[in-house]
Amino acid sequence: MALLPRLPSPGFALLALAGAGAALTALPSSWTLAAAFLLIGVIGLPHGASDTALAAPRWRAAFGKAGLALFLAAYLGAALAAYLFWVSFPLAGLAAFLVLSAYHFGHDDLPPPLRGKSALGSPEGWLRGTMVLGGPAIFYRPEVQAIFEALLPGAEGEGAALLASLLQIAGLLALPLSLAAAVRDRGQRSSFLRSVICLVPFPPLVGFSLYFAFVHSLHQTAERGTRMGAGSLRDYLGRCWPFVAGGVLVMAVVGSALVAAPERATATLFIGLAVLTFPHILFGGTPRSAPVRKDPYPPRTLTRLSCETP
Ligand SMILES: CC1=C(/C=C/C(C)=C/C=C/C(C)=C/C=O)C(C)(C)CCC1
Repeated sequence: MALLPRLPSPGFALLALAGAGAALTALPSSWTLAAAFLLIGVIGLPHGASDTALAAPRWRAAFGKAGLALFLAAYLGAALAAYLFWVSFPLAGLAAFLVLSAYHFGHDDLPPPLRGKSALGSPEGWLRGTMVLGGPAIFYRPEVQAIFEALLPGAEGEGAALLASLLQIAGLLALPLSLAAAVRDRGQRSSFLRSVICLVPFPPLVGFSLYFAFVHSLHQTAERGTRMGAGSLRDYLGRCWPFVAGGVLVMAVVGSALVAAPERATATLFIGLAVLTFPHILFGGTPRSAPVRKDPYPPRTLTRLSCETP
């Protein structure tokens, strides 16, 4: 049974994303920010909540009874380290976050055979991730720079223009190259088209939150559910409920920080995301060695999964 409902057709998904992008862009900016927060939090949260359920068996196998406690300590320690690094070295922290995120999105969005076997991933994965992060800067370079300036206090803000330009160049190079890869390889096509329709035409916050919710997170929730052997979304959420609950708590904290200091909203949203996602990228990533199907992304489905239940 599919974990998430199937869509009528791939074309429907593209139209729905384009419609949602246009609607969110037309909203007043505080509403766009609230929508981005909800999309990232509500639809994005469940995919990260399974990090522990997926990793704990490996940690238990390696460290016995202490495995779960060690995993949680490492996970929270990584979140704290990400926060401390970001506040001490904001520019280096942001640059590192962008590189790690390119790795994470690019590899997790591709069919498993294209993810590479080594920890460094594959050229296809890096190309796709570079397209995901560089895409918004192609037409919205000033907006991307403004977001970076909001993330970088004081003198570090001067690095925002350089980072935005580098992302724009990276996007301009990666878009045609990933298009060529998607034309060559049918398995990459639908996630490529969905990513482009979100990330290239719409302003960065709208595009990124749509991509993050409806391309990256939904697909990862479905893939992870299958790896865990969950039969339905309810079953999946039930197996990771303490972490869903923890995530809701973090959302409540970030949400109240957004309301209390709306002028710092973008910084709060992205710094919160960076702190949460560093351990997710480090410890929650999809194991490269998991068994896979031959044709993991049949074109008519959003949720047919890319791996067999182990
Ligand atoms: C700040 C910023 C961007 C980057 C966001 C990133 C890098 C988010 C990463 C989230 C992760 C890794 C979540 C994992 O589950 C964009 C999109 C370039 C647009 C401009 C502003």
